[in-house]
Amino acid sequence: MSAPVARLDDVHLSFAGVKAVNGVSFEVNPGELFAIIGPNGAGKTSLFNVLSGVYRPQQGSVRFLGEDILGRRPFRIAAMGMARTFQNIALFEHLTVLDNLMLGRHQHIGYGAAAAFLWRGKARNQELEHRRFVEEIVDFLELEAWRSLPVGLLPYGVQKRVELGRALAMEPKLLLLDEPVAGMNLEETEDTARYILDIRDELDVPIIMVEHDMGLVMDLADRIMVVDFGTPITTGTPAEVQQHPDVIRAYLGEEIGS
Ligand SMILES: Nc1ncnc2c1ncn2[C@@H]1O[C@H](COP(=O)(O)OP(=O)(O)OP(=O)(O)O)[C@@H](O)[C@H]1O
Repeated sequence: MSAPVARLDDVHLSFAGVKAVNGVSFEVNPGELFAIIGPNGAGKTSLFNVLSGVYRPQQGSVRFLGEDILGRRPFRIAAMGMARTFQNIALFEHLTVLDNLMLGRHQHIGYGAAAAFLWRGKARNQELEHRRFVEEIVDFLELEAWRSLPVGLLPYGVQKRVELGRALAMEPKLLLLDEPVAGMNLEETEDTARYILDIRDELDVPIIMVEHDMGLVMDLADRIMVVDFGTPITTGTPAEVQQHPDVIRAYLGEEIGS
């Protein structure tokens, strides 16, 4: 089997006595859609922050693409190819869809300010190439109708799609999705589910997804890790996880797999 894309080993992270992450280990394999679920405050977002370099755990190891990334700055990890979407939309509202997507390309832009100003040679060719790439994302996420509109004017579900597009514009080698369907209606949720599967299957980008929508997680994920109070309860396929007695206990009252 090929090497994991990302791997956490025995990671511990505390905030002034609160154990946000308590001995978490998992790996994400090429082509895999790995989900992390757990009640509010279970430590899911903290795990994303550990992976992307925002938080430095007190103990444990974090590897991405075979490299030890513990202590590496978030922008360096992003430049290695780890892209992320957030629970709350983080876009430039006054810029158009295309311009927001172009911003996702910035770390692939290899020309200096002077060349860009003079609009010559390398700068011009690269700019055209980036525009072509962004147009492919517009097609892929079916954003044509909105491409030239300021993002702030768009419906919520479309804004979330633009955020997904901006992450894809980075040509990620791993995509972290933090509650990708939070606040969406049924139709938007179904559309997003389709895009997520297409990202895994057509673009071949491995994904780690934190999500509260249990039906979506059970439908989409290849494997799921369940955490509670920072501690991993179990990791397995949706079928395995749903039958785990501790998971049923932790989710008592919620319909797993509904
Ligand atoms: N920067 C911080 N300072 C102090 N405590 C924090 C910080 N970030 C997270 N925590 C605490 O760590 C624990 C885990 O929080 P985290 O946000 O990771 O959970 P979560 O599973 O993502 O929750 P939710 O589902 O509500 O988003 C919580 O008790 C939280 O209060």
